[in-house]
Amino acid sequence: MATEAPRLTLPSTDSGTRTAVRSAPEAAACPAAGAPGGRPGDATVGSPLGATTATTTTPTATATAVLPPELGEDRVAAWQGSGRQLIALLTEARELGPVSRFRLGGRQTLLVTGPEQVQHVLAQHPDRYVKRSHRARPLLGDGVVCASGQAWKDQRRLLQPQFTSTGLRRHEHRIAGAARAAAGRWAAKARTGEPTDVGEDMRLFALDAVWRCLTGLALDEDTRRELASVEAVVAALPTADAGPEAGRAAMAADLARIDASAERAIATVRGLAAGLAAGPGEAAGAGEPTRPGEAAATGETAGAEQDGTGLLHLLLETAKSRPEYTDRLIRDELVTLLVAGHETTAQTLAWLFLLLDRHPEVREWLAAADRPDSPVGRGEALHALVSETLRLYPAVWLIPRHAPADDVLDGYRVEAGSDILICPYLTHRDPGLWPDPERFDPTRFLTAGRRPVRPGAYYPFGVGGRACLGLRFAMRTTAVLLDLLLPHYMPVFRSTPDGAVFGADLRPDGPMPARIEVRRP
Ligand code: HEM
Repeated sequence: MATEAPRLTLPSTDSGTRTAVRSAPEAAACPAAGAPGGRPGDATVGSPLGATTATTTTPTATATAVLPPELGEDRVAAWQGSGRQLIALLTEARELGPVSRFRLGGRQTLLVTGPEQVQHVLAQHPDRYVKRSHRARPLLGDGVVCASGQAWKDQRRLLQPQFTSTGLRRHEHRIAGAARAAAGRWAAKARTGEPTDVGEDMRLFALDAVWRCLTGLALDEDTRRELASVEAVVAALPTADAGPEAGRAAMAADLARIDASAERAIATVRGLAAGLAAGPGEAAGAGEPTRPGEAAATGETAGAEQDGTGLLHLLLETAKSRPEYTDRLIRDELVTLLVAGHETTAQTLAWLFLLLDRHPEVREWLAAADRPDSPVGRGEALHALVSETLRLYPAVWLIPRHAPADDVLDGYRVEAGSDILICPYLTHRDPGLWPDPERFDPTRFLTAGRRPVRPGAYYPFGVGGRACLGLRFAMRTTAVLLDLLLPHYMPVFRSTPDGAVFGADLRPDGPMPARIEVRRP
């Protein structure tokens, strides 16, 4: 049953001013230039200056460059009248080439899908293509996703070490704990035959995993209920400004619930830290707000994991020497990581189970990876499975930027004030980059020789300095969960959603009711 998605509206304020274009000789070092795997003539599709992927922007170049091919206003009006989702318009614009343009809400909007052009915008010239005031700011505040300039650099520098392979080792037991809890819930449902919703199950797992790592606390039932509001807020954000009064009030109430959870976690971790500092004997009293021993929302006993030494602890320690880390910024950072981390991971897992349901041959291929004589190990197979799911269904399907000044992109003029939409969903399904792109085939990602090597052809986690901070975390949590679930259980769906909602993220457009079946070897 297809539901009409909230249309992703574009930002409405324009902070851009027309300024002289700076020279950027460093662009000549474009890593995409001469990259293997390029299709002949690809970079020249519709490009007036030929393969100008490594652009050195000079005032002359800007003056002589022409605007990208335009999707006519009649096509945009036809789309607006049709009630179809934004992806329908973008798919039409993509036909014009790797860079195209159209006017939306009176604004010049460029769609960028070509690999070299994506690199140009996201990796090579983040100074020319900036994040504009973020739609999600009411939810995320000044957290690292919305921050800019020096504040962003400082915030990212503080968090980065937590998300490296080494940093993640500190959280491995928490990820494993969340995965065990999820497997336990499926084991119980397989035993009793109780129906479940796979989308909801994946959301609970992803939330639990990220909450444990961020706070060092188990996810209690109150927190789980309050954080369910995140989904409502994320869904409401794209249309929040234009929506009715009642919608805005509901969103304010949801935001208050999320704040309550964050504030409680901050108080708890602070209390635990004070208790720990005072000595192990006093720690239990300081942990009072965590309600030690209370059954967690995940069906486990909470006590064992209530040490409060997650990432939030680091933020609170940092606040002692850096006054900019106020309780508000700590709340923003916590909620930012929670939101950025859990819906994306949950949607990826939901798509993965839908794809497995539709592709028995892939299920067989996965099972074969467990045999001793298999040339592919289970770990490698799972990695390929997740990678291919993210190719077809990148949870962040649209990456917006804004050009405050003129630029030249692939020989085309980018006018100051333009909005830029970068669409991994369309790049990932470009037949020039991906043979038989609509086919679900995890083996594409198996061997180095067959892996897409062309930079900018595959970017479910973004590219450049603002690429996903949680890439390793996401890949690790999904791998740990799938490693526990797939050999033993498989959901048998009662019905599956037909389509996708291209909203603030990319999700199946309906519930995913199923019963859990135990797999026989
Ligand atoms: C499958 C799961 C995920 C996907 C597909 C995904 C995708 C992305 C993408 C495409 C971006 C770049 C957006 C842009 O350039 O504007 C991004 C940024 C970000 N992601 Fe993820 N993400 C995932 C999981 C996570 C997790 C688990 C976390 C943290 C726990 C996380 C934290 C962040 C943060 C903080 C940023 C902003 C980085 C910055 O601006 O410096 N993400 N993500």
